[in-house]
Formats: sequence, C-alpha cells, structure tokens
Amino acid sequence: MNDRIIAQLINVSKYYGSGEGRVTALNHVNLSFFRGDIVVLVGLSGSGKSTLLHLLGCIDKQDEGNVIIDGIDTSSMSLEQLANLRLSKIGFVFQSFNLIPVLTAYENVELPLLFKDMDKKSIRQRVDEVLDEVGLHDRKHHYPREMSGGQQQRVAIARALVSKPALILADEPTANLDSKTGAGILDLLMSLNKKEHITIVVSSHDSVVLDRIKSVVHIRDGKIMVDETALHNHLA
Ligand SMILES: Nc1ncnc2c1ncn2[C@@H]1O[C@H](COP(=O)(O)OP(=O)(O)OP(=O)(O)O)[C@@H](O)[C@H]1O
Repeated sequence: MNDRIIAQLINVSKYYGSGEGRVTALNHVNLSFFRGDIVVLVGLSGSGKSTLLHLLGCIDKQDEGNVIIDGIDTSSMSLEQLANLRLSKIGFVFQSFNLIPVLTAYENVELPLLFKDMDKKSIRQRVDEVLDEVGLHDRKHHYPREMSGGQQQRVAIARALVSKPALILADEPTANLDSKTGAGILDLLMSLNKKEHITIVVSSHDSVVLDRIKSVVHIRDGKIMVDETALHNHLA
C-alpha cells in the first residue's frame, strides 16, 4: 500500500434497485486520491459523482470491490465502525448545506465533537477556532435561517473541519450559491487544502471550480474516463 494515498477505490461497483430496473451507478471504478491533493470530479447529471463521494465518505456501501480509507479496508466494516471511521477521518459538505435548523451555527459545528471523548473546554476552543477559520465568529449564535447561503455553507465547512479530518468531500458545494459567493467558498476550500494539507475532493459542474482546480477526474455513466490526477501524480 502506497502511504501517499489517502483514499482508494479498487474495482468498485454500485447498483441501485434490482431486476429490470437495476441502475449501475458505478461500474468497476479504480481510483486513488493522494494526500494533500485537491481534486475536482466532473461529469454530467446522473454520471455517478454523488455515489462515488458517498462511498468514499462511508455514507453508503459498495456492492462490489474495496474502498480503502487511510490504509483501512472498509469492505467488511459494520455501519457503526463506518460511522466511527467517518467521524475520525472524513468531513462531508453537501450542496444543500444540511445544517440542523433548530441548532445555532455553534451547535451545528459542535455536534460531531459530542460523539468524541472530549471535555467541554476543549470542545469550545475547537469550535471557536474553526468558526474563526471560516470567518463566522460573529455569527456563532445565529440559526441557519438567519444566515445567507454562503454563510450556511461556511458553517457546514466548519462542521466538516472540526474533527480535523484527513479528507474533506464536497458534493457540488457551490451549486446553490451565486458565483461570487461560490468563489468565496472555493477560496476557503483551497486555503484549507494549502494551509492544513487536507485532501479535498469536490464534485462540480461550476466553471468557477473547474477553472481553478487543476486535478480533474472525469466520470461518465459510472466509469472513470480520464484520471488526470494519476497523470499529475505520476509526473510529480
Ligand atoms: N437512491 C437511488 N435509487 C435509485 N437510483 C439512484 C439512487 N441514487 C442515484 N441513483 C442513480 O444512480 C446514477 C448515479 O447517480 P448520482 O446521484 O451518483 O449521479 P450524479 O453524477 O451525482 O448526478 P447529479 O449531478 O445530478 O447530482 C443515476 O442514474 C441515478 O439516477
């Protein structure tokens, strides 16, 4: 196992439904993501981007093949073991933010830490630190409905970041934002990648994202077409 690889899919397939209605969402995918990289996953609607991110994020399980996260083969893990792995190594950012509406920004960001063995003071310090990092310290007692889309996505990024993950997966993080706000969210993800060396995988159709992230994986009908990250890493 190459320890430069943070996440790897080996011959992974995923199907939805059964019989005549069965859909092949991922078709024998082989793909590696290297530590410290920022990569964009590009493909038409329905090509399998979200499915791929959900498998990498241990939110769903593949039907065939192996998903390896930080050297750990997740294939035979229980749902509880997967949840623990996700909590310690992975942050997920969704297109529609997925914040809990009845919790403030602070409480949304705090949530993942409540599942960890951490004292209150350390939790408070860490939540304040990440809210600072995403530029939202002065909004920490606001509810999602009291914030703009860009601010809500910053809260979601802070929540993804709070457990110090090695990998952040962002499924179309700018799709519900205007282009200026989307560019700000991309700046934030790029700076986390640069400053904290967190590996980031973003799926997107957004030209703001495609113009700025140079490592591209193209997916079509559940198959990887051109893995420019492999080329990039091969040349590096
Ligand atoms: N829960 C599900 N049940 C049945 N089919 C599904 C389910 N989720 C996804 N699919 C199908 O699997 C394929 C891949 O879907 P996926 O959501 O991964 O694509 P995507 O590239 O993320 O699309 P989009 O850009 O529209 O979000 C599509 O044909 C989709 O219709």
